[in-house]
Amino acid sequence: MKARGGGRDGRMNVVVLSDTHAPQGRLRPGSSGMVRETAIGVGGSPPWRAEGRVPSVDDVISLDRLGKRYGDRMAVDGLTLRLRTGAVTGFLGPNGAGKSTTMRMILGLDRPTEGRALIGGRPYHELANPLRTVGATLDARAVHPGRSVRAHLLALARASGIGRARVAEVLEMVGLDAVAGKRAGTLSLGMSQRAGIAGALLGDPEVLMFDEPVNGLDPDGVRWVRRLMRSLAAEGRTVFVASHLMSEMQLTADHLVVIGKGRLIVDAPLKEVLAAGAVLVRSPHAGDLALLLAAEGVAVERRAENELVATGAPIERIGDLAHEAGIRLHELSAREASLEQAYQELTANSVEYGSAR
Ligand SMILES: Nc1ncnc2c1ncn2[C@@H]1O[C@H](COP(=O)(O)OP(=O)(O)OP(=O)(O)O)[C@@H](O)[C@H]1O
Repeated sequence: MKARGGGRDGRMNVVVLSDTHAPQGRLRPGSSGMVRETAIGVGGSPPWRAEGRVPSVDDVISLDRLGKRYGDRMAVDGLTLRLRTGAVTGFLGPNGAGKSTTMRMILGLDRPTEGRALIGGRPYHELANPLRTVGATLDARAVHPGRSVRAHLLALARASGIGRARVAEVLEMVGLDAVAGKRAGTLSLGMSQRAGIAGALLGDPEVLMFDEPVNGLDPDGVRWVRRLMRSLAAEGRTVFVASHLMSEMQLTADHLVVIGKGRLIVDAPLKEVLAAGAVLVRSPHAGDLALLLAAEGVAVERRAENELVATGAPIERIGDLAHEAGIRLHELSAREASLEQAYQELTANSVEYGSAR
């Protein structure tokens, strides 16, 4: 996704106030030789934990018929959903689906033309202390190229009343302490990603939003981000991640929100999305069953004399249809689709900028 414009000072990082947490990471060499990598954890618990509050739906992001019109086109169209605490929610959709626009509206960087996006029950600009609530990185290259990462983080921290010690902590957490004095413009894309993540973690927020966070990272970095997201969610935080990398999302997300042409396509647990795949059926009367299923509108692929794969109907319905027709089954089993396959099916009608087939 592309981030357009910027927040205050043109920066895209939205950070939180807190300098009370010590890092828990262990340093170990990064593959680049310049980047040191830490173990997971942002080193603390979310503010509502410290305050003894029980997390409720009000602590998370909720979208209520959210819409954004550009000219005669709806970039985001009637999105209604809630993001869960203690979970990584993957945000998927083809190019131009409206993911960036949605994230920008949540962060108060774009104004909705319809509906609303709430954090903790309020729009971003009405939060008593917005910087204590959400940390986000929408653009890996948001740091001014002539500024060092440390200077950038110190400026963010100062503006938010965060102590210098916390800057050192987050630099260590993301493995950038060795290069923190270098000008941001000289850093690789992967290092810039880490710098963005450091900014997002700076204030120890309960809500984290990342846009393509593994873009440009090497395999070690990708694994590190995956573990970071999982551990942030395990601490009870709300993690919202937009990505085009299906294999990565399959490993990282608990829940998926898929949009296409600005509209909600799926808001469901990852497991459910994967299970909505194909059903394998073995039967001595596979031919009869194939005809029956096809007549019922179920897509059928004959794999062998006694074997077929059905898609487009729940496993229970296939079993019931076979039973009603008196067709003996030797196997009826759900075949988990890969997220890549499931995603392609879900978004088949929503791809606007696909290549010619
Ligand atoms: N400032 C703007 N002015 C006009 N149109 C815009 C503006 N910002 C976004 N759009 C349009 O809104 C639609 C949604 O764009 P958006 O960047 O939110 O999609 P996306 O899902 O993030 O896409 P990608 O995955 O390619 O980054 C696109 O058609 C885009 O061209």
